[in-house]
Amino acid sequence: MTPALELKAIGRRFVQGENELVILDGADMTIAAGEMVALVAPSGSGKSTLLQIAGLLEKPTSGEVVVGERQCSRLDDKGRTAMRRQAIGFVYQFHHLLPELSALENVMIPQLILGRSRGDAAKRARVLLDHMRIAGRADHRPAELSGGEQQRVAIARAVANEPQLLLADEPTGNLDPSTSDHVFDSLTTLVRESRLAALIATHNHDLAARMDRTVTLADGKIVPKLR
Ligand SMILES: Nc1ncnc2c1ncn2[C@@H]1O[C@H](COP(=O)(O)OP(=O)(O)OP(=O)(O)O)[C@@H](O)[C@H]1O
Repeated sequence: MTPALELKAIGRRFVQGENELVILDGADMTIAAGEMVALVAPSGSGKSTLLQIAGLLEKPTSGEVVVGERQCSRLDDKGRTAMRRQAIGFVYQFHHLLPELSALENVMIPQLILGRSRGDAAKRARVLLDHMRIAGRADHRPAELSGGEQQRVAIARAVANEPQLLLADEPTGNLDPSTSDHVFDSLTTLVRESRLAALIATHNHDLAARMDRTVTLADGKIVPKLR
């Protein structure tokens, strides 16, 4: 079966004045379809950089990114954007929902961008909000929702276009422990039921333990982390 994501010898360097900062240095990883992988690594080790590269938001200095069957390294900006919209969902620590739209509309937006009809987009948005246990708040705007509810909507939005890969950077890092636990539970159930592959950066070892395996970053490389 084709992996959902392959990172091949990814390098990422930043030039700062006369110094070169090597953040990723030959990072390799394969995530199988339907597999959930936790990324647990110290602050500043390059987790966000890795997720940005895997999500085609940033280009590596060297190496290749393959999403599904698509070799993405040679895609131009238009091709990368199209690939991101179709195949990849993102969840960040902060929800980034559009404030003037309702929860339902926020989950509809990525689908409308891909050309789905309003009716179909609304139908799928309701199903996803129901999965995320927030169907009753569909008509509320983000400011009228709690932090946990906002993240539930953000997760529903991330999977609205049926991506094959979900990338999440501390998706519950901004929530209190109990809310984080519940939101993560819904996220995990949704990912499993959708047979989505996921790479989730977290500092929370309990949450990491619920995933299939954990990796970390050491000297710019991805290595397995024992639990
Ligand atoms: N555009 C950039 N220019 C220069 N340095 C950068 C840039 N982006 C990231 N870095 C540096 O790369 C390193 C890794 O950053 P990154 O945000 O990937 O770490 P992280 O593991 O996600 O950290 P945290 O857990 O604190 O979010 C840091 O030292 C950061 O300062």
